[in-house]
Amino acid sequence: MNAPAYEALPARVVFGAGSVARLAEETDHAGLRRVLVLCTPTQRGLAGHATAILGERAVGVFEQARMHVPLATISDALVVAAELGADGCVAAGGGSTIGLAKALSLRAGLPYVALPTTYAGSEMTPIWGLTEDFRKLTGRDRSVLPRAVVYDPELTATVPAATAVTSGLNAIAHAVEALYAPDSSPPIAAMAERGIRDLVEALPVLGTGTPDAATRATALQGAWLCGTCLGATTMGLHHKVCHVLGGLLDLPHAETHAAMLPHVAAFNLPAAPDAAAAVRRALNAPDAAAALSKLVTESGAPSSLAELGVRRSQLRAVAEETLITPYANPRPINRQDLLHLLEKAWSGTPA
Ligand SMILES: NC(=O)C1=CN([C@@H]2O[C@H](COP(=O)(O)OP(=O)(O)OC[C@H]3O[C@@H](n4cnc5c(N)ncnc54)[C@H](O)[C@@H]3O)[C@@H](O)[C@H]2O)C=CC1
Ligand SMILES: O=C(O)/C=C\C(=O)CC(=O)O
Repeated sequence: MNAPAYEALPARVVFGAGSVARLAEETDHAGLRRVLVLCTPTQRGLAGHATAILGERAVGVFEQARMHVPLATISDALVVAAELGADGCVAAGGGSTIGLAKALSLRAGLPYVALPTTYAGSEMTPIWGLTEDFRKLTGRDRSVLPRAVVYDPELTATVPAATAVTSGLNAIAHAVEALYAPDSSPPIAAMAERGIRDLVEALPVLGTGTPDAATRATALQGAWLCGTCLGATTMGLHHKVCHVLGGLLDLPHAETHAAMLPHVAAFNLPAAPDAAAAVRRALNAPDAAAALSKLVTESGAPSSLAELGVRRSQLRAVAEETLITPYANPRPINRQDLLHLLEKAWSGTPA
């Protein structure tokens, strides 16, 4: 028997409205004395808020986090961290900012506390990613897990509706792939189903752009659960294709997940009946892939690769790159099937 082991990952999580006030306590608990606050250029306001809470613990702000964590950004941040003598970071933002914190942790051993502001779920995973020469490199290392995660639904009140929705769909994709991963397990299946249900419930309200506090808390709980599922399992075809599209064509990450998910689900779920049943239950629908298609369209997320600027002529290169180092998948896929799947995702044909 070759059953995979389930290994729970260490996580310290503070969850609740107003919990950003705990930030200084959490950095102290993590043993950090000189903290560099990381953010994107659009989240300077939040970085300022975090700096005020941290007081003299904050030694500076690096506000150049960007999607797919380019190598150049990591190098710039490392220089700033060294100049300021930082002994750790606070990642104040979505998956891009948390991704930068992970890279600094990996490269320079800088621990960090995460203050997530989207629903992407990266803070719960030991997965790091960076881009170099149009290739997205990913890996797993427990050292990139945050020392603490502070989930404050008040911080997600300002997320643009499109980012809220697509990051939530990104999280749903984590759970869908965790359900059919070779190392899935009963606790992961339970968390995945619940995480999908939470996000499916929240998504239509997030799409309005003015979600209430209860909906934001439900979505953040879903992100926590779905991120935990991704962190504990092996990624499959869906994540692989999205990483290739992100690296090769510099596509926006969460939007790419939104456009691809129904199509990969339609291909994979027939080969994974237990996973399919869990997704159907979570969506309360008889056809999981069709329900995911409807969810993407109705929540206003991009539903085709063409909409994201991909040219049809680029699909072959995407397929080739995907097949070079494939991720584990419940259903084997050959070049022809993959091109067919990509064609459907490109045109946005309902799954
Ligand atoms: N390693 C992992 O386990 C995972 C990594 N990721 C990575 O995360 C990245 C995508 O992260 P996302 O969270 O989808 O988007 P993001 O972090 O790129 O944010 C998108 C935009 O929204 C802004 N924003 C975020 N939260 C905001 C808020 N509360 N108020 C106002 N503006 C806000 C950001 O500043 C940014 O301009 C990708 O690079 C992806 O690779 C995503 C999921 C899992
Ligand atoms: O595709 C995802 O959502 C999961 C993992 C990554 O994005 C890897 C990364 O951090 O770049």
